[in-house]
Amino acid sequence: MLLETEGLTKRFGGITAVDGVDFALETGELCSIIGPNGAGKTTFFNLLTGVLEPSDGRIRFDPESGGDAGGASAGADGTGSAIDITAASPDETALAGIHRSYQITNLFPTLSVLENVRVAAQASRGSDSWKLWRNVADFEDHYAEATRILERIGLAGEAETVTQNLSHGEKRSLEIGVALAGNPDLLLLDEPTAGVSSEGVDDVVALIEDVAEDHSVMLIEHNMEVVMDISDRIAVLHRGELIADGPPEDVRGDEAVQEAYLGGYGREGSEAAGDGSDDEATDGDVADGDAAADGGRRVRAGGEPR
Ligand SMILES: Nc1ncnc2c1ncn2[C@@H]1O[C@H](COP(=O)(O)OP(=O)(O)OP(=O)(O)O)[C@@H](O)[C@H]1O
Repeated sequence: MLLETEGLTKRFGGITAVDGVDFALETGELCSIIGPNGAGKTTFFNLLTGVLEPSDGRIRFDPESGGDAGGASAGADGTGSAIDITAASPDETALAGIHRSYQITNLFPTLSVLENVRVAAQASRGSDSWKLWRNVADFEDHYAEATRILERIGLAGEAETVTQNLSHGEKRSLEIGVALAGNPDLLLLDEPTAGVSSEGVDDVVALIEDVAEDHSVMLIEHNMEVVMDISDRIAVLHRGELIADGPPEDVRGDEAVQEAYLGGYGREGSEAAGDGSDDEATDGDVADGDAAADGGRRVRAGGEPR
């Protein structure tokens, strides 16, 4: 097992944002985390990456569990090479091999596209991290890696572009590139298609599928077409609790999930969400709360357009 949480809980005062979550991820899996606004998805990511410390429970990570998805391995079950990252800092979880792209853009806007990835590659290398005074020639390998990553994410032609001039979709791809620069074992992607145009979504989805070929991926995503299409597994959070966890077809048919979140999405004869309410979503986003179509702009389920 690559990652395992046991009774993972985070309380903020009277709110239990993540409530006793037992979750496991096999090496090589692409698992989407879905659920309504406020369900605890981002808090879950914050716990896994050391941004927040759990109120209760444990997190174990075993980058050595290796092998292919589903392969037998001792590891995060407390044996073998698993490490306890329950109280690890963001730096420590990154060094352990968990990297993340953020829901809110996390790039240096005035640096070039190449520099954004190069800095990330440099920052992730323990000993020479942030030794900016060293001769640039020392960092040729970082440039080489950054260039390889730009090719992979389809931005090689924009290497010298100032990042703030990229399209929104290109920025989301670059964020994935920045996360890749740390050579992660596990990549956490927080709403990578949020705010991206319909045409741009296809590029971001293709990139996620490509990256999932050689990385384990956890994805927070409100676009149900994307989620159902690319996930090996889907875990559903509702009020902090894990209410379902399984293959897309099982989760789509789960009554509790339909009620808590999907609102009719994927039911026979129903492609759109809304389930009789006034809410309407576009392009496979499920409606929840006050989500609404907005002149063709992609909207998040249960949230404001981004
Ligand atoms: N730092 C914090 N302090 C207090 N409450 C918080 C904090 N972070 C999150 N919460 C609360 O925890 C709950 C879960 O929030 P979280 O952002 O994890 O949900 P989410 O599923 O990611 O929602 P969304 O889909 O809107 O991003 C919410 O009630 C939220 O208000």
